[in-house]
Amino acid sequence: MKTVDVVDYAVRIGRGASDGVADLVKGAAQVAVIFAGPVRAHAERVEAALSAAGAKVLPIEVPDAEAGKDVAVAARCWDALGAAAFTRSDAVVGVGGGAVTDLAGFVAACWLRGVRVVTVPTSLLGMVDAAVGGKTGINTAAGKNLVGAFYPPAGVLCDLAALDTLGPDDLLAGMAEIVKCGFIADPVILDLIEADPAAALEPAGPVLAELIERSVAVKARVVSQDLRESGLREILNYGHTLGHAIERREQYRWKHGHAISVGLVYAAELSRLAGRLDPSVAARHRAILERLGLPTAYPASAWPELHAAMRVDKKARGAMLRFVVLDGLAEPGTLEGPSDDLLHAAYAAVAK
Ligand SMILES: NC(=O)c1ccc[n+]([C@@H]2O[C@H](COP(=O)([O-])OP(=O)(O)OC[C@H]3O[C@@H](n4cnc5c(N)ncnc54)[C@H](O)[C@@H]3O)[C@@H](O)[C@H]2O)c1
Ligand SMILES: O=C(O)C(=O)C[C@@H](O)[C@H](O)[C@H](O)COP(=O)(O)O
Ligand SMILES: [Zn+2]
Repeated sequence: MKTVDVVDYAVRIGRGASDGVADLVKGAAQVAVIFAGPVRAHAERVEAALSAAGAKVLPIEVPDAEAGKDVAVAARCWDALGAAAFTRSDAVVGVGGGAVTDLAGFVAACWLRGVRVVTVPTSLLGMVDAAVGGKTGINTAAGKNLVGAFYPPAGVLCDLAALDTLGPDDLLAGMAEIVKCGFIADPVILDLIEADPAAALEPAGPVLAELIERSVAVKARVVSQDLRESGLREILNYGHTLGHAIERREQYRWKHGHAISVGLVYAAELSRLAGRLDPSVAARHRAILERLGLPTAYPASAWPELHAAMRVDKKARGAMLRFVVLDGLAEPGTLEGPSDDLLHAAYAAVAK
């Protein structure tokens, strides 16, 4: 079992990590377990560990994937906590992909203005990104993650055994955030994937385990210094300005990681056209994502809609769009107020 520390909580990574859940909710008489249908078996394993430790378990099943990141679903969770007379000594555990852990964190952040939450990510993306770092939230009609709270978990349990049941498309989605970590902070990640993409995608293999540990370490380093995204944390948003716009245009039917894959190619091209990034590093983005089998293109005709959707990005300041760009490998920076012409020109790199 590996442990990565994030300020005052730990991310435990290894097969069987979720069996340690009871230690993280000590003192809670009741524990709500928020999960979605496809991970019922994983949630039941967590529930069994909690029951064995003497906690009363309140299972709350929510709609799967992005359908769960909805204010009506959050309200149903709060009603369930209310009906169970949940107090400040009780705790919430989110078991599932990033959508469920984002929702569970938000529910916990708001109930009684904050009760303990433990995240048990079961998707690759959840392990390397969503469940770590304390960004919680839901979507609204205007866009992705527009309502939420910075609310760190009491602990994160990345049980690598969960990856055995994850579908190949969701494995790939998680790989997009791993590639992001490679470009912004840890190029060894890129070397490992390029050396053997198939090994990187082997759910129980040693390469994926190392990629997970490295990506969690990147995220931990960043959020430990800047939980509330007053500066440094923005680098974790590399590829997300266009990526979130694609998700919204697709009405959240595209996987987050797939949209981010296109967004990474776009952000790299923007960096290159702004004269900030060497063309070979920009080209490396498309090459590695395509070797993994991730999408790198999107319809040319979508540009006006995507351009408009990017205006609600949280990094924007007034009318000025701001992008995370690269000045080199592991050298992230920001690009403030690029012209519409530059933004459109960069889109040519992904337009099909
Ligand atoms: N809070 C953050 O910092 C942060 C970071 C990155 C992404 N996110 C958010 O995370 C979400 C994406 O997360 P995701 O890629 O995990 O998608 P997801 O939560 O939609 O999960 C994808 C699918 O995989 C299923 N699944 C999860 N684990 C499984 C397992 N072990 N076996 C079988 N099926 C399993 C889910 O039920 C779902 O159907 C997005 O909403 C994104 O905005 C948040
Ligand atoms: O943790 C962060 O900070 C990130 O930006 C990580 C992203 O991968 C993640 O998708 C996050 O939810 C996006 O945040 P948002 O603030 O742009 O909604
Ligand atoms: Zn993301």
